[in-house]
Amino acid sequence: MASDFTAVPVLDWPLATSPATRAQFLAELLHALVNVGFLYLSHPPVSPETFDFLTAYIPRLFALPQDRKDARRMAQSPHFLGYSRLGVEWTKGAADMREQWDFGTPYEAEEQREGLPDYRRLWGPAQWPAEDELPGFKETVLEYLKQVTELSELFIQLVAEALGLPSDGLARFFDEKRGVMHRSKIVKYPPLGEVSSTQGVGPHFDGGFLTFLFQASDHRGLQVQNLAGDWIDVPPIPYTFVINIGKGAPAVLAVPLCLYADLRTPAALETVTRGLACATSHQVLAPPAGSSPRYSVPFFLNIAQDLTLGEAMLDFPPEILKLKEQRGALSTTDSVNYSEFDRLPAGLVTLIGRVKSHPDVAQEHYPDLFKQIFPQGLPAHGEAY
Ligand SMILES: O=C(O)CCC(=O)C(=O)O
Ligand SMILES: [Fe+2]
Repeated sequence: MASDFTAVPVLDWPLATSPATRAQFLAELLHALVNVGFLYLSHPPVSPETFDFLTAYIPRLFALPQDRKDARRMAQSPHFLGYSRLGVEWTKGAADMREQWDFGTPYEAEEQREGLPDYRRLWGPAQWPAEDELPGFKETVLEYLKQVTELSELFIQLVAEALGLPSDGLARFFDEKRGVMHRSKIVKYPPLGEVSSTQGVGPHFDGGFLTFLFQASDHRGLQVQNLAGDWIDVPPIPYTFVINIGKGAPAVLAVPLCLYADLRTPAALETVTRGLACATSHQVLAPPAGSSPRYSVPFFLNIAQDLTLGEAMLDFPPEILKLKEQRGALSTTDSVNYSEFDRLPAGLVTLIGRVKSHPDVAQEHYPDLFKQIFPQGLPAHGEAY
């Protein structure tokens, strides 16, 4: 087995854009994809001003009066977009000690048409604070999302090349005609003392294809799990992204597969690379007592909602596949389980993950799916993931 990682590697974006150093960047990227599942990207093509503008808004966003925040609460959005109070999101049966706003790249909701699967309602417009509550905020976030989306388009070409594919080898996952919306959120982790547990967010894999995380304050707390199962710190480095590989959202056996037999099958980066690129379990610890809150802004790059496994699975040159053998099997972790992922449509897998994380939203907008997943009703504790 290749030696296990003890730190997350830092890749410098300018190396990718200069012909003289591109091969070096691709080699470093290949190592990070196969052996770590996480990397920092320094000097990314998102301007420091854009990061600074966004950072300055974040405490103001959470400082809005509670009734103004609740007026945009996620529970009223079939798209699972909007504001969530501390403790309403769950990971592995315990409440996460974070307050958050979920936003997304612009997307118009399609009208519910007879016979369309539920997951087609998953994507739609975000709920923004009113302009007079936080002037300029929406424009700043949309500009940020636009720049990260553009970066992601360039980055997936590099991922393809690093894995020995043509640079457009992953483009099929992002076919606009099949509906693609990326999701992002702004997160606040209050310190211990203000919250009762250290679980900022419990151990999990990300859904989607890739995550681009901006750590918007200088707090430690993010940790990733190496192959031996040790938790490795990922401290903030200013003006960098932490990029990690998505496995796909969690699936549950409670959903009868026959219901979805005529639908297509999903793909996320670990799945479609047959485990060559590894998704890595990670968690966030609450800041220590007496500290200020930690802030972060993950951006989840999603794939089109309906893709067949047949068109999604990728083939690689033998010299690349050899790296997977050298790495060895991925560790089994006690993170949320994704093993059913490749049997269901990507949109449905995402929807199930959302239902489990936000059962209150699901009860309101997806009552049938809610009943299948939570036959006993809203979980008091310990039932959601
Ligand atoms: O806040 C962070 O640093 C990471 C959050 C995260 O892993 C997630 O929301 O999926
Ligand atoms: Fe995550």
